[in-house]
Order: sequence, then C-alpha cells, then structure tokens
Amino acid sequence: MQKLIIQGGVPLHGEITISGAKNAALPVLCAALLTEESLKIKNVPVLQDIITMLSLLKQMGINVTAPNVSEITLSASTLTHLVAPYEMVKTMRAAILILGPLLARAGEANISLPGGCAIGLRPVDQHIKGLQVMGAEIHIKHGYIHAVAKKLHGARIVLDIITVTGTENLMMAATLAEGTTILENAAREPEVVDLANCLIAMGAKIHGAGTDIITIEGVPSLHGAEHTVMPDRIETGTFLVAATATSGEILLRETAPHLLDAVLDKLIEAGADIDSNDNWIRLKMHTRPKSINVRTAPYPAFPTDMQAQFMSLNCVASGTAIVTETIFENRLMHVQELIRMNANIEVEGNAAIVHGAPQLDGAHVMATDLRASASLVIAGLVAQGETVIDRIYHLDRGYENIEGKLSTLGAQIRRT
Ligand SMILES: CC(=O)N[C@H]1[C@@H](OP(=O)(O)OP(=O)(O)OC[C@H]2O[C@@H](n3ccc(=O)[nH]c3=O)[C@H](O)[C@@H]2O)O[C@H](CO)[C@@H](O)[C@@H]1O
Ligand SMILES: C=C(OP(=O)(O)O)C(=O)O
Repeated sequence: MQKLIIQGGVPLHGEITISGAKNAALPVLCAALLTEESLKIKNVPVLQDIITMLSLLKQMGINVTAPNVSEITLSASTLTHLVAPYEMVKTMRAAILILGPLLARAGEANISLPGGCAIGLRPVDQHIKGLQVMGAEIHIKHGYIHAVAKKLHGARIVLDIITVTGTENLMMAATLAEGTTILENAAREPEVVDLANCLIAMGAKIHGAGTDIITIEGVPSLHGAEHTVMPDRIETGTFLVAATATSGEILLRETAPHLLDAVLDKLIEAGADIDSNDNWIRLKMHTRPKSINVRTAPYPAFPTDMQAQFMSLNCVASGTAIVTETIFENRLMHVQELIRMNANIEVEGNAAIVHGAPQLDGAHVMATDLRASASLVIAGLVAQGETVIDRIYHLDRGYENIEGKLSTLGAQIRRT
C-alpha cells in the first residue's frame, strides 16, 4: 500500500495551477447519459474518482475518448447495461449520480446502494423520494436501487434536507421529464451551477441554479455540447491553508476566488494577507496563525470539505478554537490521528475544541477519508520531523498529483 512521507517545517513558496473540480466533473460526466450525442468536457481533473466513474460509464456502453489527460469526450448513443454494480459504487459515493440521468434517458436504472462511509451514514432517501414524486417506481432489493419509469413527469419537490448530489440527480432527471419540475430547498453549491450550465449548453431549460429554488422545464431530448469544468474550490482552499499553516507565500492560478468567500474570510482572520483577481489568489503569511472558530454549513457558508484542513491549522495557531461539524455526523476522524502528532484537541459531540500549540511532532498516521487525509498532509508539512501517512488511496480520490504540486512549492514530500 502506498504511503506519503513528509519532512515538515518547510514554508510553502511558489505558484501552481488549480485543477478542475472533482465535485463538478463527476456530475457532468453523468450528464453524458442524457443524450445520444457527444459531450466534450474540458478541465477534467486526473483523479481516482474520475477514473472509477469513467470505468462505470464504459461498462454501461458509453464510448469514452480522451485526446489528452484533461479533455474527455463521452458518447452515449447506445446504452447496453443499465447497472452500476457494487464493486464500482463501493469506492465512490458519487456513483449515485448515475440514477437520475439513466432513469430519465433509458426508463430503468439499477444502482448499488452507496451505503455508509467513514464520514457518516449518507442516506439517499431524498434522491429516491424526488424521483418517486416524478413518477418513478423504486424498490430496494439485495442492496440495489431498482428504478423504473416509462416517462418521468414534472413535479414540485421540496427537499427535506439540503443535498448537493440529490439536487444534481433530480435536476438531471427533470431535464427530460414531461412538464415543469420545481426543486425547493435546493443546494446552492457552485458545482450545482456548473452542472446546470453544462445541461443548459445541452439544450436543457433550467432557471434558478445557485438559488434554493430551481425550475426545470422538461424537453424531449438533449443534444451534444462542450463544457469546461469549474476550478476546484476545495483544492484551492487546501493549498491556501497549507501555506498559512507553514507561514509561506503562494500564488494559485486558474482558480475562482469569488467561490471561496467563507474560506478566505477565515484565512484573513487567521492573519493571512490575501490578494486576488478574477482567476488567481496570492496568499502571504508572515506570523503564527491565530485560532479561528469554524462551523460548517451548506454553501455559501463554510464548507464541510474544508473543516479537517482548518482543524490542522488550528492545531498550530495561537489560542483556542471551536470547530463544529453540522453536515456529517462522523467527520472528526482526523482528530485521533492529529493527537498522535501531539495536537491538543478535545471532542464534545459534533465539536472539536482545539488548543493551539507552537508545534506538532511528525508521526506515523493513517488517512481515514479524503479531507482527513488532506488535514494530515498539512499537519505533516508543519510538524517537526518525519510524518508517514498510510492509506493515501483516500487522498488520490480527490487531489490531482498533490505531492507533485506540493514539491513545486518546496515541500519535502514523497510517495513510496
Ligand atoms: C460528489 C460530491 O459532490 N460530494 C459532495 C456532496 O456530497 P453529497 O451530495 O453526498 O452530500 P449531501 O449534500 O447529499 O449531504 C448533506 C447531508 O444530507 C444528508 N442526506 C443527503 C441526501 C439524502 O438523500 N438524505 C440525507 O439525509 C447527508 O447524510 C448529509 O448529512 O456534498 C457534500 C456536502 O457539501 C460534500 O461534503 C461532498 O464532497
Ligand atoms: C466527501 C467528499 O466526497 P464524496 O462525496 O465523493 O465522498 C469530499 O469531496 O470531501
């Protein structure tokens, strides 16, 4: 099993380019199921989740061509297999995004239940409820969601809870439904807007993406299109936190600063000096960071996918901070690993009380999920001595060439 080995204590310096967003690229790949024509997607990040999703789509009969690493053309002129099998779904929850578009296009879908994972139970009841309101018959048997609908119809759907992939699944399904669908209490995440832009380029009629009410007027068919995936705001935030924690100075290119307001505000509160333009961010940090309280919530508030990274920052900050996780019930698994590095953290329910210390110690730690892994990388970059991170397959799900990018910034990091 591969590991990362980091020699800590080197401030990050230099510039790198941010990749396309995992959480935007995954639903956009699934949107290819909605049309017989070709969908060309640019700025696709090279990540394990993308590779898994492409394998899943290929075994369904989709033709995939990739003239270069970040550009992919998908053509779903024929669909031979209406199944997302357990072996592929178990490693990637986003496979649930196959359900809505496959059902809308083919009238049938059999998707393995994604089930629970390290960060929480993560049920998909809202996806299922929404499709049922649109006329689908859905049964769960032997761990699979079996969905059938000759033709979905438009409906008013009020989501009980704000769900990102739930909103995306239902929005995709509604593009080919008969009549108008109104999604209320919809997720406002930028990745939902990116998917809506792709669907609109394919001929869908969607209004309100980015607000909590999305209206989709169904059309008989969608056509081919070209779409460029938005920059990864979580990758951006992760590098910014790493530079802040190590008192470095970095420039991130091809990113989208306006999508990171909540994160940038917190970094400024921690003492970072930030400058940005349309598509770049420069961060300079010359002092020890100050502790900052963080409470996760749906966009535009502070993202849960940045919580673990800010936990590491608080470990070396001056003062005490409270980090509260409100989205997932079990997303503090990195705490026990950070404690192995001498962090001073207490957990009370869904909150971690982090007492900042002048330094962390390098140690042998284990990645438990994607962003927990990123928090351990950040902790390793600031710690005294060597940190060895096991189970980095979690990290490879969501970060493109992380050790290459960190090496460019001067970090002493290698993979074995
Ligand atoms: C591929 C992708 O885009 N993943 C992101 C997406 O995950 P994902 O879309 O899975 O997360 P959701 O927004 O659906 O989850 C939010 C909360 O709603 C609950 N829930 C969700 C659906 C449902 O039917 N029933 C239900 O109870 C979940 O258990 C969780 O507690 O949004 C999360 C929240 O911003 C991010 O952390 C993930 O990185
Ligand atoms: C939780 C995440 O991803 P996923 O929903 O794909 O598990 C994430 O990107 O942090």
